[in-house]
Amino acid sequence: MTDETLRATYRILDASTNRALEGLRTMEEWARFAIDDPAMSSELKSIRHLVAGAIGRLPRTSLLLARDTPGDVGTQISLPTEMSRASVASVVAAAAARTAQSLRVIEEYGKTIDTELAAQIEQARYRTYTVASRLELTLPGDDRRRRLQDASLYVLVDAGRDDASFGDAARSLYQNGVDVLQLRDHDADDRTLLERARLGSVIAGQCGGLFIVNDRADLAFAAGADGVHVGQEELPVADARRILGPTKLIGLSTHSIEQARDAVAAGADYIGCGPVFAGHTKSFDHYVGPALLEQVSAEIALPAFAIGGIDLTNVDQVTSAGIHRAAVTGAVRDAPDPAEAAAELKRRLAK
Ligand SMILES: Cc1ncc(COP(=O)(O)OP(=O)(O)O)c(N)n1
Ligand SMILES: Cc1ncsc1CCOP(=O)(O)O
Ligand SMILES: [Mg+2]
Repeated sequence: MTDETLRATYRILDASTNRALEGLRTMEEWARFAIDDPAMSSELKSIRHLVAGAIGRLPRTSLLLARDTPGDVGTQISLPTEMSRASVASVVAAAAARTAQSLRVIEEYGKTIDTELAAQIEQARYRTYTVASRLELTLPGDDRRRRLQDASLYVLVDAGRDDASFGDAARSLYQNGVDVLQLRDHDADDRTLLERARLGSVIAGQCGGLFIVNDRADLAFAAGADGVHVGQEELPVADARRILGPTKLIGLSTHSIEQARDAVAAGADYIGCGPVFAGHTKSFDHYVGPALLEQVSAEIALPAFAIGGIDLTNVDQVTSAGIHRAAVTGAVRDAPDPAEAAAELKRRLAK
């Protein structure tokens, strides 16, 4: 290795170590001061010491001499997502991701200098994965996000005739395996939407389901719903978040892999992905088919609900594409027995 390459390697190791230690410290503060969890605080502290000890195997002067913060071209580059955090959950999640990435960088470059250092950092990385996932489950808003993570069947319903029929239908759907209900009705007036959204939110709470309002963050907020679903031309995710706060769910419709990537960067909690097939509820010029679902399942970590014309005749194409979540209207609404159709869809999504 030339002197120049060695210096560059030390520079990378120095910068990545600082990043990893900062990330670990950010997680540790949550464990220590917010949730008073001695086990997680001490595990994070112990990982910090492991990382510091591993990097201490290298000559400190070489690391310090390689450091050149004013000359670092990367200090000028920051993404909009780095400059604001929607919630404490995203602070901790970002710290966890930054730590794991930095540890991986140290491990890879470290292998060219000291294999024992690389082995110790690998241990630190695995331990970080474990403690970070436990920590994330303690974050505010995560109860909803956990339920969303477990959700597979999402049904869109209209406001119905009256509160009684809406309430009965909602209860029956939750009891038959529907995880998420969305109130979507372009014809109902605001007072009716608010009334149904309030009722749906109460029933969701009783049944352990989630209740989302289509398009209208204001109504979702007023009704105490679990969140809002917005489309590409509607309220941006950041603005919906301003109305709803950090713990509510924001879903975004996506029609391409680029939009799905943008949804992640925008801080959406889940995406609708479609229209996959032609259905009876809404018509389109273009259908994304299972091909987009395959791309999304391979690349996007957010919960993704396939939508558009999905029913019992084609749901297997959705699961074959690697997506086990679907949002439907007609397949349940127009079925002779909506509850039975929901239960069967739920079974098929699990396969
Ligand atoms: C889960 C889910 N996915 C997609 C949509 C469609 O939203 P949008 O594109 O904004 O169209 P409208 O529903 O507002 O007509 C959705 N509602 N839910
Ligand atoms: C709202 C919406 N957005 C994309 S497809 C669709 C309609 C879903 O209804 P169906 O399941 O009946 O096709
Ligand atoms: Mg919309």
